[in-house]
Amino acid sequence: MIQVNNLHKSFGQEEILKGINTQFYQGKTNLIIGQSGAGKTVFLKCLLGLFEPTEGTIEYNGKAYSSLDVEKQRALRQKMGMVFQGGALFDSMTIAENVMFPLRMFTKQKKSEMMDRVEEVLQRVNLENVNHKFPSEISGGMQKRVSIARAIVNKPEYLFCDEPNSGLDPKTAILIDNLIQEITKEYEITTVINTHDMNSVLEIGENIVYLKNGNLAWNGSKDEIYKSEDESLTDFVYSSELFKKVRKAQLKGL
Ligand SMILES: Nc1ncnc2c1ncn2[C@@H]1O[C@H](COP(=O)(O)OP(=O)(O)OP(=O)(O)O)[C@@H](O)[C@H]1O
Repeated sequence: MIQVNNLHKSFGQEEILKGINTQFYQGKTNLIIGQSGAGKTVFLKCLLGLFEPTEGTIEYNGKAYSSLDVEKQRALRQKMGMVFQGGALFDSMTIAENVMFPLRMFTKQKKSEMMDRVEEVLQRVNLENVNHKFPSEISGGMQKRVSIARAIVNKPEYLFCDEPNSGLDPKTAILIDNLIQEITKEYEITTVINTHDMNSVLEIGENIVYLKNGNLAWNGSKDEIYKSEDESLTDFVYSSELFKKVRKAQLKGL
C-alpha cells in the first residue's frame, strides 16, 4: 500500500501538485486520471522517487521514502516495476535480453536462474517462441506484454504503468488491462496506472484518483463513477456519446 500525505510539487514558482492526500491499495488496480496537464505524470514520477516532493510525504507500506537513507531508497526502488508508455524496449536486445535486464542490473543470479525466470514471466504474459526475436519483429500488443514481463521479472511490490494502452486497438487494450489486473491480484502488487483510456477506467478502475489542476478532485471506484453526481468528473469521463449511453444503461440497472 502507498499512502500519500499532503503531496505538493512545484517547479520554480509553478505549483503542479497542490496538496494531495490519497492511498493506493495492494492487490488493486489503482488508476490516476485527469485532463492533459493535470499533473498525472508528475505524480507518477513522485511515486517512483524520481521527483522529490516540495512538501508532504509518500509512505510505502508504512515507511516514508524521505525518511530512508540512500541505500534503503535504492532497495525500495528495486521493488518497483515500471511499464513505460510505448513499451520502451531496447531495440538492439532480444526479447529475452530485454526481460532479463533488471535481473542483470539488480541481482547476482546465475545466468541459468535468470533464464528460467525470464521463461516463467514470458509464459505468464502468454508469450511463446519470442525469446530470440527483436522488438521490431513482434506486434505492438506483444511488445506491451514484453514490457509487463520485464516490469515483473524482479518480483516487484509496486507496479507503475504509464499509459499502458497507448497505441493499441480497443480489443488488445482490454486484454492488456486484464493481464495487468490479473498479475496485480496474483502477486498482490500495489499497481498504479496513469491512463487516458476511459475503457480502462470502466473495466479495471478499482480505485480511481481524479486529478484536476493538481488537486485531487474525486476518489472512488468504477461503480461509484456510474452513480457519481460530481459534474466535473462525469463531464470528463463521459465526454464521449458512447460512454454517456453506457452510463444511462448502468443507472437503469442499479
Ligand atoms: N520537469 C518539469 N519541469 C517543469 N515543469 C514540469 C516538469 N514536468 C512537468 N511539468 C509541468 O507540470 C504540468 C503537468 O504535467 P504532467 O506531465 O504531469 O501532466 P499530465 O497530466 O501527465 O498530462 P498528459 O496527460 O498530457 O501526459 C505541466 O504544466 C508541465 O509543463
